[in-house]
Amino acid sequence: MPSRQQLIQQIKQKKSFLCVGLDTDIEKIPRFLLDFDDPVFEFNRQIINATHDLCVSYKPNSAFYESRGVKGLQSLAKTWQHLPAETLNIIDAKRGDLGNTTDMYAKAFFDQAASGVSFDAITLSPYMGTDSVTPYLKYDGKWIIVLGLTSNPGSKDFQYLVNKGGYLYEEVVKKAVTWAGADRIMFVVGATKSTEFTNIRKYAPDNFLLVPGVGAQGGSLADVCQYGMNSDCGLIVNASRSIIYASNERDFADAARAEAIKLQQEMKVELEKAGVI
Ligand SMILES: O=c1ccn([C@@H]2O[C@H](COP(=O)(O)O)[C@@H](O)[C@H]2O)c(=O)[nH]1
Repeated sequence: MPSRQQLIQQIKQKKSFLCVGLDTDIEKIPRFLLDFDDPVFEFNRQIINATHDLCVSYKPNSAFYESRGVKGLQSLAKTWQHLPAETLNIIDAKRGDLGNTTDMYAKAFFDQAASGVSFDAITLSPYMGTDSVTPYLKYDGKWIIVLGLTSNPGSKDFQYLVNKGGYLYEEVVKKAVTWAGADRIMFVVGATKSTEFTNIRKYAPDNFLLVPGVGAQGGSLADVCQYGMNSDCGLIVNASRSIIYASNERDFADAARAEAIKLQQEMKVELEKAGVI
């Protein structure tokens, strides 16, 4: 499980801050894979093999696995086993519940002896407050990634409510930085909200930001870097559909690699421009 320093080192070495999102939908993967015992795992295995030198992180979205019941959880466990040790392996579960329930979610995603998986980081919804988040920190070295400002249109419903002169999402970030240091806590900030990164950086200057929304959602990588990058990079940018579904044919893994290379090349330029490498 990479520490903050190891993550920064990996970014510099790979010249990349890409996270490949494993939002693997059995309805969307190439049909020939259906002949495999576990088509979803086989798809993920080939995607991981084709991209691991280009990215610093993988992010399976739990919904795509939970939705298939026991079979889906088996695919998730096999995928977890196949993930490289050096990458930051995030489970995008967006959990948030009170203390004793949270202990169970933490076991489900962090405790290999209990559940068969032990991801490095988990995404969390902060709206039930401190006791819904801090139990995950009992697991040494694991990261929590709190939803700060999300990429979807519905983020306007609550996250932009004005409270004490600031937006609610700002209050979330201000409070959440008191829960742990920048070596344990990150924030999700959508690429579609790039101009708000300046605000987020006021309260979380050193934290890594997990940024979904480039690719299929249309966010701009250049804008995210302009407003969100710090001297350590401080960004992990996720792309899911634009990479993993680049082709629906037998060449799907090569096509995914080609898309990942495009993003990695753009990232290299941004890292050089900011003096990170
Ligand atoms: O604000 C958010 C938080 C999470 N996501 C998740 O990221 C990926 C994005 O997938 P794309 O195919 O690259 O659009 C997906 O798992 C979302 O649930 C987000 O998009 N926005």
